[in-house]
Amino acid sequence: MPLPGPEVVIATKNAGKVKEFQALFGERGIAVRSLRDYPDIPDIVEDGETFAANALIKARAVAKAIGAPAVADDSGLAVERLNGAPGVYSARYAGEPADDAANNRKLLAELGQLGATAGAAANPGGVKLLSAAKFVCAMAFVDADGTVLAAVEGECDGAIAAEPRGEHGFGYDPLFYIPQLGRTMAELSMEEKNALSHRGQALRKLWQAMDKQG
Ligand SMILES: O=P(O)(O)OP(=O)(O)OP(=O)(O)OC[C@H]1O[C@@H](n2cnc3c(O)ncnc32)[C@H](O)[C@@H]1O
Ligand SMILES: [Mg+2]
Repeated sequence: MPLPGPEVVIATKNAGKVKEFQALFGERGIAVRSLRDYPDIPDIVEDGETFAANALIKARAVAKAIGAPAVADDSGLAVERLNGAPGVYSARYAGEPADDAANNRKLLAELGQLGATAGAAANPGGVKLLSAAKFVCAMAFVDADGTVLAAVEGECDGAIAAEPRGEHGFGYDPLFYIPQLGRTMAELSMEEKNALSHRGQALRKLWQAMDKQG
């Protein structure tokens, strides 16, 4: 089966994801290209009902457009006290066009309405937490003809903090608190984030799947 690289194309426009993929694939000496290098590929409609379905939609659209294998990442935040929302709607939670700051404000507004905090007992740092939550990342690697070469999912458990902290990362990272570390995802270096994030987990599973298939 075609292993990715010396170069791999990731079906994403998200600059934060691209940086993380560059660091992760860089560990294997593989260079990363993204939709930012292919501005002529039209916007892809992510209308799947699951992260996995959307990852496949993006990977197949790009593989077809470039005539080569492609990897895609569909990810988001599932908040316990919001019954798993924003989930597959994470990017457009506060409407379109997608806006990280607006999404974070909406998340705090929705959770603020629920009042009481949860999970404080499991939080040695004493940070006010609003709900348990997890990041989910579905990743698909498809051949030029759309055949699925590997499809995996990674998760990262945490909680939603009442106030944003940290300048690193992107998206919901400033509100995603990791109790064991006493820091938000946005307070981690990229290396620290990749070591435990949903994306890092998914990519390591993808490599395992491909290494096994040889
Ligand atoms: O579809 P592409 O082009 O890959 O880029 P996107 O930003 O639209 O990505 P998704 O459709 O997968 O939507 C993911 C949403 O979840 C957020 N998200 C995903 N991974 C994240 C992470 O590691 N840290 C913080 N937020 C994340 C991200 O900010 C988006 O709002
Ligand atoms: Mg998207």
